[in-house]
Amino acid sequence: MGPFDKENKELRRALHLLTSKAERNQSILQSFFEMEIRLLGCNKLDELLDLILIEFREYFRLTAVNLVLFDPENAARDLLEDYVPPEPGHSLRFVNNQRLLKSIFPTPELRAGELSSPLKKLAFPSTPFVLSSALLPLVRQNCLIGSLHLGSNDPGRYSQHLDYNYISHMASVIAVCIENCINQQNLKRLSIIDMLTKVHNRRSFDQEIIKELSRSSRHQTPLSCLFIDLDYFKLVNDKYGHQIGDKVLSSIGQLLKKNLRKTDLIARYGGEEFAVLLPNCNSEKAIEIGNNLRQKILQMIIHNSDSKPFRISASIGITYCSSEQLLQADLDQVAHNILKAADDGVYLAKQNGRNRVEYQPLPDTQPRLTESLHSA
Ligand SMILES: Nc1nc2c(ncn2[C@@H]2O[C@H](COP(=O)(O)OP(=O)(O)OP(=O)(O)O)[C@@H](O)[C@H]2O)c(=O)[nH]1
Repeated sequence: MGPFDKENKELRRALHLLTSKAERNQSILQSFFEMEIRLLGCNKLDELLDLILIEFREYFRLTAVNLVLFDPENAARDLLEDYVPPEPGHSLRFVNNQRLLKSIFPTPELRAGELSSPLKKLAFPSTPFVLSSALLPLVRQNCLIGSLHLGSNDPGRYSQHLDYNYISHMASVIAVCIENCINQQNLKRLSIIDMLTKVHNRRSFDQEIIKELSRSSRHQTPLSCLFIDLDYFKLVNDKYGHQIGDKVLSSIGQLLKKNLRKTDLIARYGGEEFAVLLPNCNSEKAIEIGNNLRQKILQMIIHNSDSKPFRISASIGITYCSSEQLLQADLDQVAHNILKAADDGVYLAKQNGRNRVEYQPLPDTQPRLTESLHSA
């Protein structure tokens, strides 16, 4: 074997190594690129979080993925009411101030490598098997909006001596995506949700009732409607002040959400009046639900500004629309009749002494129920 043969053999080996490395880099780059497209394709915060907290783990072969979000006004938490993260309270945490973020990032720069024990507790509070990690600051407009922690049980996976341009780039994309999802969803939410009570506003209810009626008509299912009007609410404002009045309204919103199904539509229909649509619910069940809510409201203890407890009651009007009544009916007219009948029910309940439930049939459709349905 001549000297050229030997040199060529070495060159070929070096070339093979370089080609393999280039191919590996290309494949890593491709996987980042594909993930970036998926991140940018997320329209909703819960989808985005599932992608980051669940899919990242498998896709990038990680031991743990933790995310901390700076959420001083509960904007993200409000949007994620029903979201359950993979490890509640650990994989996803919300902070109201910058303390935790500043402890992790004295300067807002990526930190890679082995973690000190205190830093590990901050970044991965529930995963002891992380031996190396990349901690990514999520920055928007010079503000730390969060922190993403990628952890591996391989001590050599992340090192402070390696270059992490791609991961840093992905962190920027994630920060933009999180901010976009929150802003877009919040904008939509602002237009349909009453901010004091966190239930739908009247405009949204008026739109949704038509959709719900058309759904019930298609599926041939009945539908009930409740109007809930707080009793002597003016007195609450006069006696305890407007702020306590607001607190009562907000607590009623929470109470309704807690005690009704996810599929029920709850709205603040007027100042101290709430409307509830109960899809696929007959009149007997609606009356039972109405009485249950009336009792729950009566049992609710509210504290005034001197921490003195007081209670409030509600008058509830109920109406019901059978699937037959929906057949070939003008839905706008049915909606109008439903709202009117439920409102008449409230009027009757007020007339009959308040803290009552009264049923009112839809006009010209059902025999009027004269019996009072109040139960103390
Ligand atoms: N704190 C607070 N009060 C409100 C809000 N919207 C309406 N109100 C008050 O709700 C009260 C409603 O009073 P009324 O319509 O007289 O009814 P009521 O005192 O509940 O009496 P009845 O319905 O007859 O039992 C008024 O004092 C309004 O100012 C609100 O957003 N916050």
